[in-house]
Amino acid sequence: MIAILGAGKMGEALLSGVLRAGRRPAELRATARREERAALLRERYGVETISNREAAKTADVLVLAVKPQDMGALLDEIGPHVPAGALVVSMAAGITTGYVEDRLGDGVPVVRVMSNTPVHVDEAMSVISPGSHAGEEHLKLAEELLSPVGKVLRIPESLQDGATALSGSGPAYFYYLVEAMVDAGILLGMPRAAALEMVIQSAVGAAVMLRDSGEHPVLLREAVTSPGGTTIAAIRELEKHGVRAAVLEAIEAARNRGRELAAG
Ligand SMILES: NC(=O)C1=CN([C@@H]2O[C@H](COP(=O)(O)OP(=O)(O)OC[C@H]3O[C@@H](n4cnc5c(N)ncnc54)[C@H](OP(=O)(O)O)[C@@H]3O)[C@@H](O)[C@H]2O)C=CC1
Ligand SMILES: O=C(O)[C@@H]1CCC=N1
Repeated sequence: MIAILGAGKMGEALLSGVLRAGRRPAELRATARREERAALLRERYGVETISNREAAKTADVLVLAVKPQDMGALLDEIGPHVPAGALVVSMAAGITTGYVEDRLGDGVPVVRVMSNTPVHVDEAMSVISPGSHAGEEHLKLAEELLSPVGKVLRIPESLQDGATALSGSGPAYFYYLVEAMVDAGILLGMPRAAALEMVIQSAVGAAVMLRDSGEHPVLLREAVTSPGGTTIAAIRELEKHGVRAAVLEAIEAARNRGRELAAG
């Protein structure tokens, strides 16, 4: 049985993805801090909601999906009850496997995951790293759980904060760019709905080409950039305003914030 502890945005998205992938509601449990939230999960997904302690005692896989700031309290609550045979999967930014292991009994396997919100459409990027008691079988279990909702990549834990900054937060950067481009459309006199449609379809088209063409992004961009044309006029402005450097610094700042979350 799989229990999702703290089924908020990410936990609920994973719960619904796992159900879409064919698991039965009876194979799943969810926990929530508020009864109103628990009732919504029961009604929406037909899953039983239980206490954290009961989940800790009975689940084969415990998915911890609370905010990093709530992880200490959750682990204090469940720590004494998780058997060594269960697998603990932590989805929180910044929280190390060592932090989780220190609050559980000896030998409990922990896998750290950083996923992202496209879990909702089975297009997530999930990166996983084993803790010190997790072996191949535990990584495989985590992959089985996450692969129905997108891609899964194994990385060393030392890169997890970087992955959080790159792919965990990644969708937000694309949405931000879309917002800015729609504003540009408004500046040029487009109706907002038309601007939004143009930008979203350009983003979808570009994303599918990036994924399916096998071409490097530089070549794809060069193919759009005609000599003496319009695109290069825009690229000159982006370079002049240091957009590439801003992206590097932004993602480094996100990585550093992840490290701060780990420190508590
Ligand atoms: N949002 C994102 O894009 C991503 C988030 N993450 C990570 O996923 C985790 C969850 O984030 P997100 O889903 O956005 O956050 P949410 O706040 O939406 O979800 C967390 C849920 O946990 C509940 N909760 C807190 N403490 C407890 C407890 N002790 N027992 C039961 N339930 C509890 C909260 O209850 P209440 O509703 O009362 O607050 C909330 O519903 C975070 O650690 C984050 O770092 C990872 C990748 C992407
Ligand atoms: O902003 C955050 O902290 C979380 C982690 C990755 C995406 N959202």
